[in-house]
Amino acid sequence: MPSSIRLEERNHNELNKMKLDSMTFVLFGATGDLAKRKIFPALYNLFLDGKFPHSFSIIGLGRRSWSDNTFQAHIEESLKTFSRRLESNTASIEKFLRAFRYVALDVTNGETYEKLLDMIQQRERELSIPENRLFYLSVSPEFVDVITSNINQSGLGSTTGWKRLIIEKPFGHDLLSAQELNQKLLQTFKEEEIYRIDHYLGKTMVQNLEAIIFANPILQVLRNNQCISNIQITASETVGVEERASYYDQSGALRDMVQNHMLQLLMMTAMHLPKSRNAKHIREQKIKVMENLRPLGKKTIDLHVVRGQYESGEIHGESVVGYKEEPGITPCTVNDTFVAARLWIDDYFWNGVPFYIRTGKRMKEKSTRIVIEFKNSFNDLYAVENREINPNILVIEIGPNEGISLQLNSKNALNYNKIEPILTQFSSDQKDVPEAYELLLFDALRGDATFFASWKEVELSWRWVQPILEAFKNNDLPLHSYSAGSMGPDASDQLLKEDGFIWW
Ligand SMILES: NC(=O)C1=CN([C@@H]2O[C@H](COP(=O)(O)OP(=O)(O)OC[C@H]3O[C@@H](n4cnc5c(N)ncnc54)[C@H](OP(=O)(O)O)[C@@H]3O)[C@@H](O)[C@H]2O)C=CC1
Ligand SMILES: O=C1O[C@H](COP(=O)(O)O)[C@@H](O)[C@H](O)[C@H]1O
Repeated sequence: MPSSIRLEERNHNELNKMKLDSMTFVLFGATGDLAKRKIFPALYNLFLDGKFPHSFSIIGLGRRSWSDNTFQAHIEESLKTFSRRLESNTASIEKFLRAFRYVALDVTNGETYEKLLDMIQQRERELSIPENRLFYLSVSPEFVDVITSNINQSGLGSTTGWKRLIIEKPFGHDLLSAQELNQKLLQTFKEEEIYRIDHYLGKTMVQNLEAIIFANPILQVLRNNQCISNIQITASETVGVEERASYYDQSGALRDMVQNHMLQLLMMTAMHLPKSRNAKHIREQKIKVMENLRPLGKKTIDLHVVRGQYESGEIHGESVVGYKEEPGITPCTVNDTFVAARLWIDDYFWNGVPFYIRTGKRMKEKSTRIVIEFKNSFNDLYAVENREINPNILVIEIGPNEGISLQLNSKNALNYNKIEPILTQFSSDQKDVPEAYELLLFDALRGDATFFASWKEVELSWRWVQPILEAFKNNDLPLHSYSAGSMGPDASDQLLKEDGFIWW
C-alpha cells in the first residue's frame, strides 16, 4: 500500500475517533473585525477538513439590524477574502452558510437575551441537537462581564449539555482588574469551561515546542543549566500601531505582548517534562515555571528591564514616522513600544541560566523566535588557533517562517582549517497548514484546553508584570528611544553585554 494512502486512512481514523458533539456556537461580535478575518475562515476550514460536528448551529450577534441573508453574505465575503483555501467551493460554502443565523441585540440589555435563547432553542429542536453551547466573546473587554452575567440570568447558561466560554485578550488591564474579571466569570462558568485565547499558543511551532523539547532525547539531555548558557525569546514586529492607537497607547508592549504571549513562550520553553500530554499536566508544569520566576523588586527593575519607544526611521526602504507622530497617539506619550527584560527561574534546573525576552513594534524584521545558546565548555582545546569559538545555538523559528536550526562548529579546509560555524537547518515549507485560530477552535470544540491560558497562568503573569507596570507609570525607568527599523534601543544590547552575551 503506498504510504500516502496509509496516511490518509490514519488521519481519517484519527478524526473518527474524535467524534465531536453536536452543538451551538454562539458568536458575540459576529459583525466585527476578528470574526471576519479569523473566526469565520477558521470555522470554514475546520468544516472542510471534517473537523466539525455532524450537526451544528451557529448564531451570530451584533447590534446592527442584519437579516440572516445579509449575515450569510457577509460571511461568504469573509471566506473569499480571508480563508487560506483559495478554491471557492460553492457547494461547501452553501452547506456551511446554512448553519448560520443572526440575532441583533445590545449585549448590555438583559431583556434581549430572551430573543437569543428562543433562537438557540428553536435551532436545537430543528436540528435535534443537545444543549451543548459554546459562547465566543469576540467583543471589547468591557462587555465580557455584562455578557456572562446575562448568559447566567437569562437561562442561556443552564444547559442540559455542556457549556464553554471562549474569551479574547486582553484579560484585564492589570493584576486587580484581571482578578475581578475572573471572579465575575466564575459566577457563570467553571474554570474548566473557560477557554482564554492566546493566539501564540495556537501557532504550529509553539504547539510543536513540547515535541521538539521532549521527543528528542539529545535535546533533553542538554537542556539544563550545565549545558545551556542563556535563552533568548524575541518577538519583533515591523508594523507600528496601525489603526489601534486608542487601545495601544493605553496598553503598550508590556500589556500587549509581554504579559501574555512572551510569558506563554517562556512557560512553553522552560517547563519540565509533564507526567502526560494532557491539559492538566502541561498546565501544572507551566504554572511551576511562573511560580519560580524571580519577582522583580521595585529597586531592581531598572537593572533588568528596558523600556523603549520608536522614533522615525526606515523599514524595508520606506520612511516611517515616530510613535508620537502616529495618528491618534498623544504627542507627549511615554508609552512603551519596546520592552526587553532579563528573567531568572529559580529552580534546580534553570538556576544560573538567564532568560532574555524582547518585543517591539517598528523593528528591523518581523520574527518570533526562541534561541537556546549552549555553553562553550571545551574551548581550551581550540583556543590557541581560534581565540573565540562560536557557541552552539539552537534556533526555533516560530513565525512568520517556521523552522529549526542548529549552529555547530567545523573545520574549514578552505580557510586554514579554522573552526567556523556551520548551520544545520530545517525549514518547514508545508503549504496549507492550519492557522492558529483553526487549531484553537478545533481544541475548544472537542473540549481540550491544553493550548489555552489557565487562570493561574494569567494571574501569575500579571503578578510578575505588575511591579513593572507601576515602575513605567511612575517613570522610574528611562524611556529609551530607538530608530524605526532598528533592533531596539542600545540599552537592550547592553542588558546582554553585561552578562557576556549578544542577541542572536
Ligand atoms: N481584530 C483583531 O485582530 C483582534 C481582536 N482581538 C480582540 O477581539 C475582540 C473583538 O475585536 P474586533 O473584532 O477587532 O472588534 P470590532 O470593534 O471590530 O467588533 C466589535 C463587535 O462587537 C459588537 N458590539 C459592540 N458593542 C456592542 C453592543 N453594545 N451590543 C452588541 N454587540 C456589540 C459589534 O457589533 P456592531 O458593530 O454590529 O454593533 C462588533 O460585532 C476584542 O476583545 C479584541 O481585543 C484580539 C486579537 C486580535
Ligand atoms: O496580540 C497581538 O499580537 C500581534 C502579533 O501577532 P503575530 O501573530 O503577528 O506575531 C501584535 O501585532 C498585536 O499588537 C498584539 O495585540
